Amino acid sequence: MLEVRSLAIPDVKIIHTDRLSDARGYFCETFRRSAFAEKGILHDFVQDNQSSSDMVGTVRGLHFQRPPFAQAKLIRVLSGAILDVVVDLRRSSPTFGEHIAVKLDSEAGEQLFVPKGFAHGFCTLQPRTVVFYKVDQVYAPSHDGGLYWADPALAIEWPVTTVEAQVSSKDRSLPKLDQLAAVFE
Ligand SMILES: Cc1cn([C@H]2C[C@H](O)[C@@H](COP(=O)(O)OP(=O)(O)O[C@H]3O[C@@H](C)C(=O)[C@@H](O)[C@H]3O)O2)c(=O)[nH]c1=O
Repeated sequence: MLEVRSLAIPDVKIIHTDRLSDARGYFCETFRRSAFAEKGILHDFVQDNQSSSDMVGTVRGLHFQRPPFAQAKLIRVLSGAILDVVVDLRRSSPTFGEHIAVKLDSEAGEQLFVPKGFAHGFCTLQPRTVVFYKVDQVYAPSHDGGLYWADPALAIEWPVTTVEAQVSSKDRSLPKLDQLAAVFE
């Protein structure tokens, strides 16, 4: 059974897929195109990504790709836990600049669906956290974009401070929301 629940920004969805348990453990269909399509998530996922972060408090993000290489993402945690964060960057959206923060972990196995038009990032809550996500457009470094994760204007309650966080040098120098030219309509 596939359960899809809209979050406070309704185009962002949490997905629960049943686990079939037996003496060995469990089996779970994490993605079946037709079942997702029946629930309104019809995307041609063309690339799978996986990252592993060694330390608690590793922040990756907030990232997006510019059109025409914008990506919808289907995210889940294979090991460990994250606070996953998405920021609405659609200029015509009533929730432009607002965000959703949701905990994802390998125990619950829930997935987050993020449509095009959002910046995405996460902070690891456990060591050696492995995140897996499907995207519906290939990586296009020329269209890479980002937003500074700790921009106070975003009012995201991260579990780490800017001093504690493990962040790439690229992510440390991303623009704040008010410095970002319009990306999505
Ligand atoms: C995203 C990506 C990176 N790379 C390369 C570029 C670089 O050498 C290395 C690490 O890239 P990054 O530092 O951008 O990795 P990372 O910071 O993990 O980037 C990811 O962050 C999360 C939050 C997302 O939502 C993703 O879309 C992606 O932007 O991997 C690819 O080859 N393909 C890809 O699809």
